[in-house]
Formats: sequence, structure tokens, C-alpha cells
Amino acid sequence: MTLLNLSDLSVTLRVRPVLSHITLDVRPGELIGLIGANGAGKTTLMRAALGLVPFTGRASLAEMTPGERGRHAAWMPQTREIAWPVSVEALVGLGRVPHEGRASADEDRAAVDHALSTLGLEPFRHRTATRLSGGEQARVLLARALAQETPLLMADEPIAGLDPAHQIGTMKSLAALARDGERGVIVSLHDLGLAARYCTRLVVLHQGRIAADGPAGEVLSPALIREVFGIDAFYEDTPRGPVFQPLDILGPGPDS
Ligand SMILES: Nc1ncnc2c1ncn2[C@@H]1O[C@H](COP(=O)(O)OP(=O)(O)OP(=O)(O)O)[C@@H](O)[C@H]1O
Repeated sequence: MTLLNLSDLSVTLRVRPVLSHITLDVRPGELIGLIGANGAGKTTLMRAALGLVPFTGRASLAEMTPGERGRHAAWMPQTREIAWPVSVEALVGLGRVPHEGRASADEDRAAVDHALSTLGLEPFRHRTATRLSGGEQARVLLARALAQETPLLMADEPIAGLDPAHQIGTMKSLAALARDGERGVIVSLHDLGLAARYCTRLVVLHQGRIAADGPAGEVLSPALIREVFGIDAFYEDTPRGPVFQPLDILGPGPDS
């Protein structure tokens, strides 16, 4: 079974080619880390997959009706704007909207409770979402996506701005979600160390194309790290799992 199929997907934004001929399948059990330099096209890829930006080629999600898509895929965007001063519980409950008229009140409540507990947010349940810190708000928005209980979860930089414990905790929760075998998760992230440790597969975007796709041990080769990120790094499989640490910039730096 495939949860998401992208075939020969290309995106041009204001005459600028951003993605070229992307082909990608996401299957249950996978936690895919979408990595690449700033501007590589990670957000654009996920937004195109959801049908939120024009593209050529095929994106299976974009072919669904909005209702079907809402029950199939949850989306946590990079912009963490919470517009209204509602409670955390109410905000997470919005994840249940696609199930309106299909799920019972008990099922909705259980999904919200489960999402709050998965991300350690019970103490925040009755707090006003707009009065939380940036990292707390990010966890609440991810909880809203979890409460949607969709086969596919897509999250744009869900761990950016979280403290180390919550970064690890969130990656573990996403890994557990995928590990149950029925769901697939795709996240963009810049922390290659956490990507190496928790993702079952890394997809590297570079110059609008997929430069590598596979397990971290294969993908994060010194040559690829040099070419795509312009750095060198330490990478080793240790008894406590893979350890990846960026060491230095090679050459004049990314923006020169
Ligand atoms: N609406 C737009 N019009 C023109 N160009 C755009 C538009 N949106 C994004 N871009 C360009 O598309 C490219 C890809 O942007 P995107 O946000 O997908 O990158 P990203 O890999 O998610 O980056 P980051 O790691 O910085 O979040 C960038 O060069 C960006 O400037």
C-alpha cells in the first residue's frame, strides 16, 4: 500500500523552477526525513503533494476531495500562527473537523486526549494557546495534526525551536506512530543527527531534485554532505545508535 505517490512532479514558482521531476512513494511504517539546505524545496514539495501549490505531474493526495484528503493526511505547516486565543484542548480538537458526522463524541475526545498525552501536553490542556511559548505552540499544532488520526502525517520542521528533550521526545513519538505499521510520516528537518537516529529513510533535496533516498547510513555519505550542505561531519554507528555531528563549513560558505 502507498500512502502518498508523487510521480514526475515539477513546480515552478514565479518563473523559478523549484522542483524538477520528483518521484516518491510513502508507505506505512516509514518515518521519512526530508532534508536539504535552506530553499531546497522541502516546504514546496509537501505543499505541492497536498495540492496547495500548482504543479505538473502527479500527486495522489491532490486528486482527493478536500474531505477525503482531510481524513487521509494531516499537515503541520512551518508557520506557527495561532489566530485565536482558544484553549489548547479546543485547538487540538480542530484536528477532528474532517471526521465531523463520522466519529462519535467519545472517539473525538479519545483522539484529543491521546494527542495531548503523546506530546506531554496534558498540563497545558486548559491554557490559552496564544499565551504559550513558541516551542509549546509548536507541540500544540503537532498535537492538532496527531488528533486528526490520519494514515499519513506531514509536518514541516516540527522540531524547530523545541528544547533537546522535546526534540527527542517528538521524534520518538513520530517514530512510534510509524512503527505501528499502519501509518507513514514525512517530516522536514535540519537536525541531521536526529534525522539519522529516528528516520527510517532520508530523502535529500538538492537543486530541485532528489539527490539521495535511503537509510541514513547510506545517504549521509561524506561526499553527499559535502555537495549538498557544503560541510564536513562526523558520522558513526555506535552501540547507542548513529551519531552525526556537523563539524565545519567547507569553502567560502553557503551564501557566498
Ligand atoms: N511564492 C513563491 N514565489 C517564488 N519563489 C518561491 C515562492 N515560495 C518559495 N519560493 C522559492 O522556492 C524555493 C524553495 O522554497 P522552500 O520554502 O520550499 O524551501 P525549503 O527547503 O522548505 O527551505 P527552508 O529550509 O529554508 O525552510 C526557495 O528558493 C524559495 O525562495
